[in-house]
Amino acid sequence: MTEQTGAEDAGAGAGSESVEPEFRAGFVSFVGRPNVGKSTLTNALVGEKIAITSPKPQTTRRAIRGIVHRPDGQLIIVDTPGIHRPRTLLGERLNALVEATLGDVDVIGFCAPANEKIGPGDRFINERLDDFPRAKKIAILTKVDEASQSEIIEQLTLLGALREWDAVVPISAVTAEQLDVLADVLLGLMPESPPLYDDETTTDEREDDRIAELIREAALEGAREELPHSLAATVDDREEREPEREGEPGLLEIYASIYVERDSQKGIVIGKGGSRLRDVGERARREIEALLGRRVYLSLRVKVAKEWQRDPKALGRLGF
Ligand SMILES: Nc1nc2c(ncn2[C@@H]2O[C@H](COP(=O)(O)OP(=O)(O)OP(=O)(O)O)[C@@H](O)[C@H]2O)c(=O)[nH]1
Repeated sequence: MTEQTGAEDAGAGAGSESVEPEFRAGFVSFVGRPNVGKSTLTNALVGEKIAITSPKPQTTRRAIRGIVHRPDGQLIIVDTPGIHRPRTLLGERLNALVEATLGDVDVIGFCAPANEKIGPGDRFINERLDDFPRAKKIAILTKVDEASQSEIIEQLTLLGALREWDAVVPISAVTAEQLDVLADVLLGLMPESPPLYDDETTTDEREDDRIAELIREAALEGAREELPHSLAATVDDREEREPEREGEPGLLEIYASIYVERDSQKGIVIGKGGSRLRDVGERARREIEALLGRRVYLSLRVKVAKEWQRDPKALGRLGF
């Protein structure tokens, strides 16, 4: 808690001229194999649900920014889809997105879980980090709540041997263990800079994109293995309904589409007699209402966009 004095000075405003609190701000991106906890970590640091999390790998597709505001600085988190070997046009675009993002950040946080052995996948990603010499690099051992003390120590040693990190930090996003330490370390590595965003902003992603992600997340829940890569969602239209009573906000109608690649997948998403789609709509609506802080009517349609992952036009339409 060495930053305490700086924090108080910043809070006090234009008091003393001699002690200029140094404010730091910059961009950080978490990389690592699918499912190592990058999105959960982003959410835990920002304290608001902005990146979608799912037990299925490779569900993060957009560079989403979450912003951590502190009296002594700002951490802008750029959530990337993760580095992997491309198999489709979507894969290639995602990799291009990762490269563009990582070429631009101040710090890269390489995440590896405490409860799984460091393997070829981790080493592949670690080696790719050489391509981004501008960024400082730290190693983050995630999910320490899932490992014993001796496992954690062993993993920290293995992680430490991968390269000369600027720091190595063990954390748990679920129990919040060491998250404050991680934020301190990250901020310490950021350049001195005035705030880059105003206090209220926690993400600059367009609201419709966030809504579409919540719908995709709801549709992914309980979906079979084949589905995650084939699902996309868009918000097509919004309408304000007239309030029922004077002075109350009316319902917000949101019209959205879920895209799948094949007719057979359409049936899976809709379910028997529409039962699954109703559940998906119900879950998504609750999340959207929490995000917007108002009541929402959500209309979902399932559409087939054949092979959209390989079709440049379809990718463009779906925002990739
Ligand atoms: N026990 C435990 N589980 C965690 C922790 N962090 C994440 N998880 C779980 O690990 C799974 C994957 O987490 P995500 O945050 O979606 O992982 P990711 O690295 O963003 O995954 P991709 O989007 O596929 O790249 C989810 O089921 C999380 O609940 C943690 O600190 N402790």
